[in-house]
Amino acid sequence: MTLLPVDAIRALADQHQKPANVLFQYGTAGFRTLGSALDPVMFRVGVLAALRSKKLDSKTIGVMVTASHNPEPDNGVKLVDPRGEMLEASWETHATNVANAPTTDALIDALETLVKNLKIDLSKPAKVVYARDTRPSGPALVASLEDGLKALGADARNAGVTTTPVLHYLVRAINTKGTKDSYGDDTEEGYLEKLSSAFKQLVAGKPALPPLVIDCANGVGAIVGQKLARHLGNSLELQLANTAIDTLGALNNACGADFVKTQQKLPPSLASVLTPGQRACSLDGDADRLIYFYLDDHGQFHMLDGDKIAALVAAFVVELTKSAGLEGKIQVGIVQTAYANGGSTKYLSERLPVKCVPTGVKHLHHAAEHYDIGVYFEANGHGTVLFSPETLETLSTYQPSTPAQSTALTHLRNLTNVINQTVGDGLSDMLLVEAVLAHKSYSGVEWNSLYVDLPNRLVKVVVPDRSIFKTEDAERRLVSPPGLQAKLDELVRRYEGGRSFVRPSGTEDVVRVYAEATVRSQADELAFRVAGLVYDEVGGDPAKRPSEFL
Ligand SMILES: CC(=O)N[C@H]1[C@@H](OP(=O)(O)O)O[C@H](CO)[C@@H](O)[C@@H]1O
Ligand SMILES: [Mg+2]
Repeated sequence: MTLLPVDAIRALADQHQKPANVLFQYGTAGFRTLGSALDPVMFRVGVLAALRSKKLDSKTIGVMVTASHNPEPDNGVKLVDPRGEMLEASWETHATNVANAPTTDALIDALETLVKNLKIDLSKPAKVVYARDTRPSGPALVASLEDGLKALGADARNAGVTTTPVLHYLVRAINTKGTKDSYGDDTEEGYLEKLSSAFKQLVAGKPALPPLVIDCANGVGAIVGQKLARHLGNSLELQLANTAIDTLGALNNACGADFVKTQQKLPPSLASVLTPGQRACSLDGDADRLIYFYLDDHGQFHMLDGDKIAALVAAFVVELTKSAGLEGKIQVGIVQTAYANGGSTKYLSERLPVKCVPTGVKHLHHAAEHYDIGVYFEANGHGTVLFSPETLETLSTYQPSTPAQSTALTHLRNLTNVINQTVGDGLSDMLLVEAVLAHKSYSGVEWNSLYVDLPNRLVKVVVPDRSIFKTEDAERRLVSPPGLQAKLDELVRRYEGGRSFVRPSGTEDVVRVYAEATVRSQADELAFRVAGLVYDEVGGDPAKRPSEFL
């Protein structure tokens, strides 16, 4: 029986000791905190990734080092499962336990317990692929990760600096290499080639779209976006903006998808770049989110968020399945969270099955797998489209009976390749949107008019202990603290088109309040009233009460 290489682990773990008094948690986005605090976590994640690979018969596991849209000094790390999906939930707990072992001895104990409980066969080789975004703390953190991989003798591949979706793609491509389910060539080039050639076929014969401005958030999207631009040639002209990856402090600063979505305004850096009517979009710091926008003739800003992307894409997919003669054989469904704009939920549920799930991509992804074609997007622009294995089989074997059916079928097949089905992917989603716009001859204006967004407001509330907030009904109602939901209901009732919910954030030490209403001023007022109610109910310090809370 092969044993854990305890001496190797001990020697290396001693170089990455965990400070007392810090607690790490593997949350919705993996481990995420200040980059300077992550060294011991990275080492332990390296060890865990190797163990997970051994547990899964030497399938390749992915590790991504990024803190996405968060400020530049933050960093984070998450594990990617063999099909390119998020880490299985039960391992989130194992990861948290291992990360918090206080000493090297405790760490070794925790690892031995894990190996024993999960019956991990240590004689199996471990295979891991890893990558990082452009954060300055990345190289040192990757070195700590490599020590963890080395401690277990893992066969490790460094995919360098690339986007989160590329890393997810690589994991799936490596694990399906040479099989009938091959996901593509297992390189970044393979990814770019797969996406761009599907896109070119989708838009062949359509009038060329005007150039698209991409706000790269001064992050890794700038690097991969530039390579994608070369692959696209003149099928789509990309005008990359916010590409200052080497400028300290620039990442996600007053730009990027999260800025645009939360501030509901244009990144100031684009004011001189964008012409009225021109389409533009923002990626986030690791390029897995996408938000579109444009300025109208009056210079007024209009945002097309994840909900608008879902509406555009779902309608197109439904249209193609009908044209292909597959209506009734393939069911298209939508997955949203409570943050989806009420306008979008109304519009979509009048046309398609819509399911609401708790926040976090893994919930959306799993729910979307239950449809033949599942379209899922968080309002913040993170999402994708999933085709079930049966649907992929139908698309590859179906015999169309007319030329029109045949054309629609070819488009559907190309969609399965332009879409990164492992995870939300800003660049892949951008190509998807552009393909639909080309087919429909839509500008941002027509797309935006599919439905009207209800004015809404998101507010953060700092509370002494956010763990007392418990929810039900896909986070739309509070069950704890007791009595608070009834007070909330009472407030909401006074606002026309009012809707509001309160939930603890899974990534920040705050409680989030969302509110919408028919009129902007009412949405704001409702949000700040609910925020004030929450603050006071749980004993927030009156001296520190934010002045905008009502
Ligand atoms: C309102 C909002 O945008 N919440 C985000 C945010 O989660 P919170 O649990 O709300 O902190 O980060 C998650 C990870 O990126 C993302 O999945 C989610 O949509
Ligand atoms: Mg991201």
